[in-house]
Amino acid sequence: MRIAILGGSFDPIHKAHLQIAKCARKQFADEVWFMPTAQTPLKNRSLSENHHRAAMIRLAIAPYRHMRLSTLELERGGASYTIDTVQELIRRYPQHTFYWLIGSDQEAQLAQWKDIETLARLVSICVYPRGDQTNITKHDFPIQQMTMKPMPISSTMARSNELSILPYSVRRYIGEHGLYMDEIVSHTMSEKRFSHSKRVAELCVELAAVHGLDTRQAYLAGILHDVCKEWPYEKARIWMRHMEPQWLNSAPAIWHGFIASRYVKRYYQINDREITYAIRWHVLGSDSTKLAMILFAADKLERGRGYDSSREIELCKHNLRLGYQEVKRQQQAYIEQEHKKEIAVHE
Ligand SMILES: Nc1ncnc2c1ncn2[C@@H]1O[C@H](COP(=O)(O)OP(=O)(O)OP(=O)(O)O)[C@@H](O)[C@H]1O
Ligand SMILES: O=C(O)c1ccc[n+]([C@@H]2O[C@H](COP(=O)([O-])O)[C@@H](O)[C@H]2O)c1
Repeated sequence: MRIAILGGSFDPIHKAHLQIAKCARKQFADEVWFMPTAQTPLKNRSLSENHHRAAMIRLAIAPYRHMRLSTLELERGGASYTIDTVQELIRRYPQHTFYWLIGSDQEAQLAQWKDIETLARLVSICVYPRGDQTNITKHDFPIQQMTMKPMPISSTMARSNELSILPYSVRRYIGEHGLYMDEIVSHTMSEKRFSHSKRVAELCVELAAVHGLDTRQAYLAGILHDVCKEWPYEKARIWMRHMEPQWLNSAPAIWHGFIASRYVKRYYQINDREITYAIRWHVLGSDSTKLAMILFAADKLERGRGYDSSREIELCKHNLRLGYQEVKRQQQAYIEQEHKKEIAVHE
C-alpha cells in the first residue's frame, strides 16, 4: 500500500492537517498516518502531554476510514528525527511504500533536517502549500509539489483563541481537559487583567487544596472568570439581551460573570457546572457551592490587589463560609457604589 505520513506536533490538530490528509488520499495515498512527534526538532516550544495530543488526533480522524494514528515517535521518545522514523517504518512494514507530507513552511527548513539526502532517497517528500507562501526552495534532492487550496491556519492560532479552526470534537476535548487555557485566555484580555486572573487561579488552587476540592476545576474557574470583562459595552449588552434578559437592567459592571458562564460553555466547551456556576456568581457572590465561595473570595483577595489580604485569606482557609461572608460584607458597599455610577453613565 502507499502510505502517506503527516508528521507534526499536532498541538492541537487542526482543519488544515485534515485537509492535507484528504488531499493526499484523493491524489495518491491508500492511507494517511498521523505521526505526532515526541519532541519536534527545530522548535523549542514544550508540547502538551503525548496522551492529549494523541487523543485529539484520534477524535479528529475518527470519521475518516483511511486515516490512522501512529504512536511510533511518541513511544520512541527523544527528538523525533524523521530519518529514524522512516527507517523504522521500512523495517516494520517492508510491504508498504512511504511518502512524507510537509507544509511549505517546512520545505524552507528541509536543508537543516537530519540526513535529509538519505531521507529523500527512502521516501518521496510531498509539499503542500501553506498560507500564501509561493516561494519554491531549490534542493539537491527531489520534492513533489502538491496542490491544495491554501488554508492560512496553524495550531498557534488555535492556542491564541481562534478555536473555529479546530474540528468540533477537538474543541470539546480541549474544554473537557482545560488544555491551553492560559495561552488562550491571555489573548482575550490586557496583560494586567491576565496577571490578575493568574493570581486568582493560583489562590483558588490554594484554597481548594485546603478544603479538599478538585484543584484543576479551581484553576480553570480562576483563569476564566474575567474572560468577558473587557468586552465592549454593546457586545455585552447583546449577550445580556439574548441570554440573561432578567439581569439586563442590572449594573453593566456585574454583567461579565453572567456572560462568561455562558461564553465559556459555548466557545470553550467548558461544560463542568461547578466551574460555570462559580464563574456566574463570582461578582455578586453565592454560598451555594464551595467553589463559588472560593472564586468570589479569591477574586477580591488575590495578592496583587495592592492591600494586605492575608488575614482574610487565612480566615477563608480556616473557615470558608466565615471568610466568604467577611469578603462579601466588605464588597457590598463597593458594588452598590459601582451600580449607581453605571446607571448614571447610561441614562
Ligand atoms: N495551514 C497549513 N497548511 C499547510 N500545511 C500545514 C498547515 N498547518 C500545518 N501544516 C503542516 O503540517 C505539519 C505539522 O504541523 P504542526 O503540527 O507543526 O502544525 P502547525 O500549525 O505548524 O503548528 P504550530 O503553529 O504550533 O507551529 C507540518 O509539515 C506543517 O508544515
Ligand atoms: O528530521 C529532522 O531533522 C526534522 C526537523 C524538523 C522537522 N521534522 C519533522 O517535520 C514534521 C513537522 O514538524 P513541525 O515542526 O511542523 O511540527 C515533524 O514530523 C518533525 O519531526 C524533522
